[in-house]
Amino acid sequence: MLLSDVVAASARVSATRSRTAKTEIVAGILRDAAPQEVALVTAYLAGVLPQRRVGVGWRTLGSLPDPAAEPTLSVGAVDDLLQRLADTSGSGSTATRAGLVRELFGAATADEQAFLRGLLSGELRQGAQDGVMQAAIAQAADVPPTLVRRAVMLAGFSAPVAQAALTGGAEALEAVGLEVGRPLRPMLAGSEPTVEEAMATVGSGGPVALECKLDGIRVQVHKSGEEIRLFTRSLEEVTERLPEVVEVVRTLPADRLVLDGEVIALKEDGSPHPFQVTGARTASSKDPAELRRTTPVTLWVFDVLHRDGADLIDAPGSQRVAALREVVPEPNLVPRLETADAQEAQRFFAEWVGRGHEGVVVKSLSAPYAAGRRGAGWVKVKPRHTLDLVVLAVEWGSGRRTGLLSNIHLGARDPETGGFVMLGKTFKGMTDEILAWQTERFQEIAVDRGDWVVTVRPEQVVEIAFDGVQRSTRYPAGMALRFARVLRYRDDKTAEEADTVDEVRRIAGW
Ligand SMILES: Nc1ncnc2c1ncn2[C@@H]1O[C@H](COP(=O)(O)OP(=O)(O)OP(=O)(O)O)[C@@H](O)[C@H]1O
Repeated sequence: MLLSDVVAASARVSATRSRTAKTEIVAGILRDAAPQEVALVTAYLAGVLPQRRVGVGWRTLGSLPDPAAEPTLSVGAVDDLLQRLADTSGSGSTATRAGLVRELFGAATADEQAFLRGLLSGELRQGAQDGVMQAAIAQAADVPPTLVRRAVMLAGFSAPVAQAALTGGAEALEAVGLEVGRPLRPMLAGSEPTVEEAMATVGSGGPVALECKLDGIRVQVHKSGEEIRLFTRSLEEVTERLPEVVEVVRTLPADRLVLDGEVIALKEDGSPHPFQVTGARTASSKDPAELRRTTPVTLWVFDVLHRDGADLIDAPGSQRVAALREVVPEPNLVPRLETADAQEAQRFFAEWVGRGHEGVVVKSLSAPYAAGRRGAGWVKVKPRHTLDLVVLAVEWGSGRRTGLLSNIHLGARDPETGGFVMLGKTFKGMTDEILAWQTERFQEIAVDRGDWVVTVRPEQVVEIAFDGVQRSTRYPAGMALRFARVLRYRDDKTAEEADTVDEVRRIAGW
């Protein structure tokens, strides 16, 4: 199959809003792909680079050779060139690598170049395609969608699942399970405004567990003998960036383990640093050894999914925690309280929030580990309101901020239209570093550069704290956020994962 077929299908998918039409387009191209091409085609359509990283940066992508007039590149040839780039990343000679980039991009048409650029920069990655992709795999292979979904959650990505479904059908999908060394989608938490409501949702009045909610980096730990690998919430491997975590895991008394937890940088008094400090450990390109010296992180584990041959994802929460206590020492366990007493639970919440943490996660004692799902098994409670919103536009600053993009327009997802509804603006909470970063970022995704307001593609997710919701005639949803301020930009979430207007209404209590 030619890359141009994939590029054309991708363009048709973007051009229609209908989910059914999108699904049919993707299913069609999956059926057309040869068996050995299915995984590649799926990955490219999902915007996922199978090699993860090939070490080609912005600078190279900004100065490409002239495009070819006719499409000739096959998906297999693209994969081969990307693999050679990945293999020479870091160690290969600059001339060899430049030659490979020329070979790939020189053989690509203008449309293919744009597509490949998106794939290499990670910009093509869209959670939106997740649901469509799963439906399309089910349709193309004529298997139940629930089987596809389960397999994707356990395999982490849709490409190997498409391959299994189209070549081995339902039987092959059923055989997909948790594999030590391969990340699965992490379980997500719902949210409630108070501990009492969270306890009712999770435990229907019976006992529940409360755990301290740490504002660090989600880390999935895989240990197989001497081999240890660490993955983030978006399944990116960060093993090399967190050597002190690897060392702790190495000492645990089990040969094969999959753990779920959080790493966080703590101050000398044991209270947490703000997220930015911990975040730098995985985001920064600085030397991990140097960062480890200046900003050491602590591993706090809250779940175990596999232990020495036994899969535990379907075991009830209380059983998983019992298994966890046998392998992870107390200092590396997330503080936890099991209770049915609302007052005791409230005290636990106040205690950990008082120590500077983000809140609590209320957890069911009986629920399984729902990979990739936001089940009723985990519900988070925070003392302040926060939302993950999408930046719709941004205004040029004035005064001290002249020349910088400053005031951002905030949108919540509208599940009914698939669009975004504006809820207000903010220029608060931005550090100089954030301002510099966003000035660059929003020019990259600009679609309309007015003199004052720059409209951007609705892609960048930002975590906003605010004091409440007020009625407003200025904004289309009839509501606006009070005292909105930026907590951080979130690159681990796509716009499809942003919070919805319904969530805002729920917080407002309307
Ligand atoms: N004890 C804990 N149990 C589960 N998750 C925890 C715990 N402590 C911290 N977390 C983190 O909290 C996250 C969920 O809360 P929050 O909504 O603030 O984060 P998010 O990434 O915005 O949301 P989500 O991951 O649920 O979409 C988890 O992904 C995990 O990284």
